[in-house]
Amino acid sequence: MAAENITEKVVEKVELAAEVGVKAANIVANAFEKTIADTDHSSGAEEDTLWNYFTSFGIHIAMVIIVLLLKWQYDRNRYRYPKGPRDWRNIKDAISFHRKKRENLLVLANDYPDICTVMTHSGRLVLLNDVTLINEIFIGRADLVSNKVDGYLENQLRYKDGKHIRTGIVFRHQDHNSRIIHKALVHHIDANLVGKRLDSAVQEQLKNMRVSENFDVRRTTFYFATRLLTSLSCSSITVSNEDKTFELFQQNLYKISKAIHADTFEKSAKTILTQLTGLSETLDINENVLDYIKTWTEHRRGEINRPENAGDEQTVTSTTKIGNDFLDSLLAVIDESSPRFDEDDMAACILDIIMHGSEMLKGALSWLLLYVVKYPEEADTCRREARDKNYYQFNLSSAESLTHTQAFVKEVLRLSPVVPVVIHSTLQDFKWRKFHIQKRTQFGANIVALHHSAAWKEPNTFDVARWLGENASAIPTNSYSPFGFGPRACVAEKYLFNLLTGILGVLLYHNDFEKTGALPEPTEGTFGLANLPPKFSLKATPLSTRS
Ligand code: HEM
Repeated sequence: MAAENITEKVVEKVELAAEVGVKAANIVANAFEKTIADTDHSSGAEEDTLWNYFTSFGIHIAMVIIVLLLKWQYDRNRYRYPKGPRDWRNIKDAISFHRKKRENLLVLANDYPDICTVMTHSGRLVLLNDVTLINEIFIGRADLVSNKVDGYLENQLRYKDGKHIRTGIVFRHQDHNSRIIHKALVHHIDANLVGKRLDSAVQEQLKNMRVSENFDVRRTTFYFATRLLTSLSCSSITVSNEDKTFELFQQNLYKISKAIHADTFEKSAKTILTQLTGLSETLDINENVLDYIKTWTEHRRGEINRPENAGDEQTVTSTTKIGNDFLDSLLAVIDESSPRFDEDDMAACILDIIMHGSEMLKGALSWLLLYVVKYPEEADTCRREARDKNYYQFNLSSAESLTHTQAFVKEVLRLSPVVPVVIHSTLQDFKWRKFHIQKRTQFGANIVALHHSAAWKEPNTFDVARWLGENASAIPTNSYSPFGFGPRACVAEKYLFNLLTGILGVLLYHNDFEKTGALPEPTEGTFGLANLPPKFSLKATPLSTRS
């Protein structure tokens, strides 16, 4: 505490000195200007004038340099970040951080068990490796550190301030609207989906899932998820490949999805090019997709305003329930929103839900199927469980009874979390512990490190049994967080284990999965925004309905 006070005082003094310096520089510069201006040119020789001119010029330059130096010193002393491999001695580590992220996240947690600062391609990142610090920031200071990072798809270039124009993952958070959207979605899932529409919606899309002789796992699971999320977002949409517009929509989403996860120099170069030119193929696709979603909102407004629904005179009300879907839940909070949601916001939020939900389900299901073929005995135990419990179709609440399958899911998400680092950025300058952090600094919760920390027994071993029976009491629950933290955690968080368990249970009940070629290792794959296995294919052989 004392040290913190001293640091604060030093920083204040330096700030003061810098301010005084700037003022002094201005006064001196003005004085010189005045002196030179006061010189009587008519009375002096010509060389004097030239001399005066150069002196004045030199003094101005010197003043500018002094001011710049003072400003540099001022900024340097103003903010204080945790130590880390960010200076020139560690330049190699800093450069390789992004490209070798999986490895680096573990190394950094080892070298800096609590906290460190790294320079990444997207700016300065304060990496939290310790669960207490993660909670302090992501829960205790969530009011100041909750702005989602949005530099992934070059799309911040086309944001409207305070609005939600973006693709891929979750809303911007600096405004009141994000909070009301979050609440509305959680409420909708609790009140209208769970125990109601959700089971049939998931089951219908499981029936449509095209697992076959040789299927691309990432593509198939992504298409399953987009159909599911679209049907939950706007129930009046024809979610079928017979519908050409929907098919194109899905294909466009897949293109965006691939672009989000590309983690190559080519992608970095493209991002820079977009910043310079404003041109981007992905952004154009994004706009197409948003235009399509806007037609849903228009259609819904039409439905609401049809004569039989014209109980009151307004165009969109806070209470109207037509589709009982995510779209409705967002329309219902329009009146609370500030700034008021417009068509663009609405479309962007819906796209966020569909893209994020699909990406995450694709990631989780791809990892699950990869571990199924890598650990066939474990998978057989899960399959037997599904068959014994007659779990032939999806049901969220009874997925709870598939204890082994649920343990399998939890262990896969421990070793291969789909979100490896949850990153938020600061909304304003703020002081925390002995640090003074600048606005728009990124804070990352190192999930990979938590999931591999010494709190776990043999953290690198795939061990489903650790979640079962008496072993479960030794689980360090604090060191496990596949769905985020605090007020900005996943809106579907409460139900995701059961959702994934149920989906895996049904898939295993009906199919035997085998590899068709070499399989990737869990340590491979993209590790950018999300952690996904590399492209791989599997063979699914349908099993008879009764064992
Ligand atoms: C296995 C599947 C999923 C995983 C691993 C996952 C993970 C996460 C994580 C880690 C966050 C927090 C991100 C952050 O703080 O930066 C998040 C937020 C969110 N998730 Fe998910 N998610 C999954 C599925 C879903 C689904 C199916 C939905 C569909 C409704 C969904 C909707 C959301 C929304 C709307 C947010 C933003 C909440 C907010 O920022 O207020 N997620 N998710």
